[in-house]
Amino acid sequence: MKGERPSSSPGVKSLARLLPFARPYAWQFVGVIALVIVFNASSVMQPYLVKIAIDQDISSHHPNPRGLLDIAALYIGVVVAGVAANYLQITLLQRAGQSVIRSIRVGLFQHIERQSMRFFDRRAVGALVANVSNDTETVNQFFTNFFLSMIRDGLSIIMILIAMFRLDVRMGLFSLVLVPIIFAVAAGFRGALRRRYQRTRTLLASMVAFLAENLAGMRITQLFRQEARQAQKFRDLAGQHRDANIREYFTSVWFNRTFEMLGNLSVAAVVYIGGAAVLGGSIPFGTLYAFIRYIQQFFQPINAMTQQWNTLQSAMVAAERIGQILEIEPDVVNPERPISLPADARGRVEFRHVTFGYDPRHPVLRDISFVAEPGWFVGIVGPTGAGKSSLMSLLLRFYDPSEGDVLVDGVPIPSLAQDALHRFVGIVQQEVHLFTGTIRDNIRMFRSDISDARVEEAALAVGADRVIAKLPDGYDTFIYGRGANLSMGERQLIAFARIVALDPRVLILDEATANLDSQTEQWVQQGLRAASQGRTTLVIAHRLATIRHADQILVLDHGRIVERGRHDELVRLGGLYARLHAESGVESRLFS
Ligand SMILES: Nc1ncnc2c1ncn2[C@@H]1O[C@H](COP(=O)(O)OP(=O)(O)OP(=O)(O)O)[C@@H](O)[C@H]1O
Repeated sequence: MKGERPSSSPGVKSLARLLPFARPYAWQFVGVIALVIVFNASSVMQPYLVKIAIDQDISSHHPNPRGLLDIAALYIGVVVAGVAANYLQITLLQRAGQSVIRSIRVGLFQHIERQSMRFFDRRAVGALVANVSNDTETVNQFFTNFFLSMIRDGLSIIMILIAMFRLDVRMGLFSLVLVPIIFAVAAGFRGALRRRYQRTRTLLASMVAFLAENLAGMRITQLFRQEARQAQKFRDLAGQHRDANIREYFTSVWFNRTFEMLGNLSVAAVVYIGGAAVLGGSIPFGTLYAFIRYIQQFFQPINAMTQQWNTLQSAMVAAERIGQILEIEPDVVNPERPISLPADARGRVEFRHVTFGYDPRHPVLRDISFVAEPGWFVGIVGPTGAGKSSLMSLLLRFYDPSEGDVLVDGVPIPSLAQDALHRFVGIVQQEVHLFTGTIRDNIRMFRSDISDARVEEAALAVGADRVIAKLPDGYDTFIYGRGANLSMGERQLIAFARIVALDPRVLILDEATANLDSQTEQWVQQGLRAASQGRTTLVIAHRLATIRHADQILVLDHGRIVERGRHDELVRLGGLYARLHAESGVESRLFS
């Protein structure tokens, strides 16, 4: 993975920054630690109990069948306690880990929701989806696997060592020497395994990419008779993947066998050293038995801990990516003390000497000034790239201009709370976005304060009821995949109904450029007129018919308003509008 560097502090810092998300679950993590201690104690006690049985009760000098029974009962109790503690610990940790991840996901999503449009301009949606879904999952591994391993396996090693030292210091020292050796072997193999694994994954990804490209382009391959060449390339890739897979497999076999062998060698050493001690009478036989079990128990936690190295690395990279997003403050922020619009605000829109550029060094709007009086229907036209959509984005405050002011009813829009602004200024875009849910949900935009009756009134007003009536479940028809089951014109009508139900004073309309059949076109035009009734409407028009009767038409070119007036005035003026009007013919598209 790119940029993986576990020792670098940014990764550690990023993980630390996510800790507050875990704070509410701190007690659950404490509970996990307590349960881990019980579980580990159970594992450490088991060999010890057998040692007692061997040395005290089975010993030929004073056999004690009653004592054996007690030990057996205690042994069962210890095992059951261990299993119970383990079960509870897993459940609790999974709950805590998943809750942390949910908090991070929700926090991240809300943070992304607060961002202004500039943020989305710079990022691919796919990357953000990966951040919210996969990166959080990887961080979860840190809160569950890594955390658990450090506590459980770390404690396990310490407890086993303590038990050994208590039994016999010399044998304890011998085991202590083993720890770094086992660690070094495990870590070395883990590193090699990880490299091999990554290589296999990369080659698999290349193979899948090659397949996807070639299957999609099979017609071209066949037309140009490239089958043999492509097959040879695929054979090479598949061969590399095979080799990498075999190497990965062998490394893992080597690792497991080496580890096993190391374990058995240690047992042999304990048998040799301890056996001599038993013969010499310095330790009882039960102690030797316990040592052999402890040595065997020793390897598993060390192996598990080295495995966590990879988890930590991936988690740090993921946390860094999440952190980078959480660090970004939105460009457009809510005012600290927002001004409320008067209750009788009527929807006057004013741009005063507005200049704006996505990159401030390259303005796409220059010195824009105009007024739309309440209830006006204003047409905005201009060649593609003239800045029409940008102008509307400023009115919605998706961006702030670098110079000048945008005002509604005399109030500069940065002084308004964003939600107040968006209740006041609504938009219907070319590309209508419908959410998963029913038609009714989509019209009321999931707002419970909009009644069913209002939803239906709104649909009726814009003529969407005709379309909805034809759908299988009417208003309760479910919308799939952003409205794939509806035509473009139908989606436009739903969007008009949505805006009428929302009832903003100012309406921005980006007229759809798509070709609609003449019947639907007529419905959409009627819907548009109905939606604009009684509110100030600014429409980015692509058809002349739409703005013929506009109160004002603004003609934009290269980010400036080059002409303004009513249709007849502009035609008389004989400028850009008149020229394009003459060229385009009355019913055809305007400029774009
Ligand atoms: N998100 C963005 N980031 C950077 N530049 C942008 C962005 N959106 C638009 N632009 C640029 O700003 C300029 C104006 O674009 P805008 O979309 O406002 O024009 P338009 O008149 O609405 O065009 P169209 O009729 O094609 O929709 C163009 O040069 C465009 O490339």
